[in-house]
Amino acid sequence: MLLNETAEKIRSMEIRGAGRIARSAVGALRDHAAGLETSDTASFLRSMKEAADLLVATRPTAVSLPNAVQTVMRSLEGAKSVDEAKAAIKAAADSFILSSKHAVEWIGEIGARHISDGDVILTHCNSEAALACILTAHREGKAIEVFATEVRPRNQGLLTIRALNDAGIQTNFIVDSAVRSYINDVDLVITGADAITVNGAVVNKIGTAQIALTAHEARTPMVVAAETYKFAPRTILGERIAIEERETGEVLDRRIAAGLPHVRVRNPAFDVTPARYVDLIVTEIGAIPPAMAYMIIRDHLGWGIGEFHKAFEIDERIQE
Ligand SMILES: O=C(COP(=O)(O)O)[C@H](O)[C@H](O)COP(=O)(O)O
Repeated sequence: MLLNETAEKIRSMEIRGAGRIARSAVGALRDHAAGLETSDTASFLRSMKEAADLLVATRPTAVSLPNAVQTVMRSLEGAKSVDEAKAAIKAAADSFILSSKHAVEWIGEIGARHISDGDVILTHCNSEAALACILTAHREGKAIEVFATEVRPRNQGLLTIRALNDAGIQTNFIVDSAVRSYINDVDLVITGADAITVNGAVVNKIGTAQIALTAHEARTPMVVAAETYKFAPRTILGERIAIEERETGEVLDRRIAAGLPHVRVRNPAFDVTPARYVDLIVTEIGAIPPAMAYMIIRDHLGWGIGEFHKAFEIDERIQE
């Protein structure tokens, strides 16, 4: 898909969900690289850097986006010609997309082991990773029932209940504010994540933190299903995850809002659930406690402070 088209689709949420955003972005980078007609390495790198920046700027919260883009851009290190660089980008993008899909499958397998026959599960938003756990448990023959929230204001819950319905899973569709009314009927909460910080806090769709708190009070386990590329390396350096504030018209019709001059509509798209309310994070390399987030970033992603120096090196080559 074309670069600008992909960027617009991510911005407008036609492409949404942290995993899908990441895969679409690297696909767009790969296609952009293939279509560049220059034979000058510096101008190729410049154009790739601009493309990467454009994609990363589309949505600020899902760390899967910069992580995926950076994985692919790292493949440019050492490329001596445009042809070499194009081949490297293609290989890195294809490999990222494939491993991202495999990661969701693995998470499904591992997550399903935490679901018992007869369980009632609550999920929020529309997460491929969380759904993979639920759908895998169902495929394994476990009788499960799901509570799925509506997810104001963009109603991602509709996507979730369609997927659950298509699989033949008994599902209860509830408004976001009904979670506490049903939490005692729920055995397990499973959500996805847009970002996980070094201290194990989980950033996910607005409302997740309230659900986690409710689950904690009810002693209902809160499980987060997330690929390792949702962990945020820069939080090691103290960088905070930006919480996207989307346009207020998503919450209240602009004409109504215009007649309410003393009312300020707020529309944060994500919130932060502290690690102490998360029982387990199911990743493709295993289920871990949130306290292990630092190890995932350091040992598995292998991204530390050196990564930022590498990014500078690319900048320097562009300026040559
Ligand atoms: O919060 C959302 C989507 O928000 P939005 O709809 O605003 O993009 C999802 O729970 C995570 O992105 C994880 O999804 P996945 O597991 O599919 O990566």
